Amino acid sequence: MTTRVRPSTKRCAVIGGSGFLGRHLVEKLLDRGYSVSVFDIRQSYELPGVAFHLGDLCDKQALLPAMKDVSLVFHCASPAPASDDRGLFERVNIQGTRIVIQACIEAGVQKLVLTSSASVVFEGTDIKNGREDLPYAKKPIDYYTETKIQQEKLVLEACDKEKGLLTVAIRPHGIFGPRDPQLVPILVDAARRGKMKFIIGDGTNLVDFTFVENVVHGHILAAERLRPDSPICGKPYHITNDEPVKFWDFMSDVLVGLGYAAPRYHLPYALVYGLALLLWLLALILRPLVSFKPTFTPMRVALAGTHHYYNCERAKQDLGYKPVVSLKDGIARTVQSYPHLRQGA
Ligand SMILES: NC(=O)C1=CN([C@@H]2O[C@H](COP(=O)(O)OP(=O)(O)OC[C@H]3O[C@@H](n4cnc5c(N)ncnc54)[C@H](O)[C@@H]3O)[C@@H](O)[C@H]2O)C=CC1
Ligand SMILES: CC(C)=CCC[C@@H](C)[C@H]1CC[C@H]2C3=C(CC[C@]12C)[C@@]1(C)CCC(=O)C[C@@H]1CC3
Repeated sequence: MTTRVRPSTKRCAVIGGSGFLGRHLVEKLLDRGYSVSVFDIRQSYELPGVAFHLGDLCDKQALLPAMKDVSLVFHCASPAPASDDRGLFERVNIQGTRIVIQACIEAGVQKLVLTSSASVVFEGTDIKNGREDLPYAKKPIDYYTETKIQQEKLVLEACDKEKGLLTVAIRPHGIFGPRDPQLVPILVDAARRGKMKFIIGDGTNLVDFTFVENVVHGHILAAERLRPDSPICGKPYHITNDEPVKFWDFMSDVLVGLGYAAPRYHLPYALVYGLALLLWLLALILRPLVSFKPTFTPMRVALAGTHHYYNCERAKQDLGYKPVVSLKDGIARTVQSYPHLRQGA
């Protein structure tokens, strides 16, 4: 008779664990007594108690050793939204996620928690207090969003109590915090090049920005509540700071905190969007001859000039979620963590 050894419930793997969110997740999991394997195409740090497995998640044979004796997998790997490479997004977010699911089933993993995105319902127009039952975007604003939609569908459809794999998707929005490679560095770069003088639109549009530790908290709650009899199986959950803020107030707080001037002059939304569209088309046409990446893309202009904030009541009810760090404290901790990006540094 063969006895199947049940993997320890405190052993988990984080795919994308070298990234911004992934590393914060790994640190919190260690704090909570989990032992952690990281799977990533790169190793960005070392930590006692963390086993790194380097490889591409599209390669099942490379993935399987990272899932050995693991009961819980977090999948938070994705190419960066700015890469704008359709082939790469399709390969990693869609085909790669299929492979992650197959590997989980083969390795006997019981729970898979996906980092999805609240943007899966965003089409570039206002979303106010959006709930999880909003339909997926029919016209996603970019390839990143298009493939995040397919990825989420794949993971949620893979939830199968009979086969023994339970899945759930966390949809964060506007993650920020120490070590974020995108939001603050892009913003500071724009400020240093004199491009942060303008407010797109009237500046009153509300947006969710979510401190990274709240996102981590949502992931861990979901993982720990994911059981065959729980209502969360196969569902998506918005995780935000639950404090929608004016997009341009948030930008100003970060910029002023780092010693830069806040944007002051208003530009009409339609004009900037039209210009961004023209630039994007120009970049596409000229791609064979010259390569240039405009700072303001149609996607960024849409994010900067519309309302997009989400309701996280479902996470509160089903997961017992409540943000653990307020927006004010999150901004202060973020600003402090970037001394090298301060004005004059
Ligand atoms: N940063 C944000 O504001 C938001 C992020 N998300 C999602 O959160 C997740 C984590 O995002 P971040 O930490 O911001 O990104 P990140 O770029 O810092 O981390 C992603 C990690 O995935 C790894 N990776 C990429 N392709 C891989 C592959 N083929 N095989 C193995 N590893 C691979 C990268 O090396 C990187 O370490 C992503 O799924 C993203 O879509 C969702 C909503 C908002
Ligand atoms: C809420 C949310 C999803 C935020 C995360 C995305 C951010 C990384 C970008 C979204 C809008 C971007 C943006 C700029 C910088 C990066 C973002 C904050 C600019 C301020 C860059 C300089 C400009 O010319 C205007 C851009 C507006 C939008």
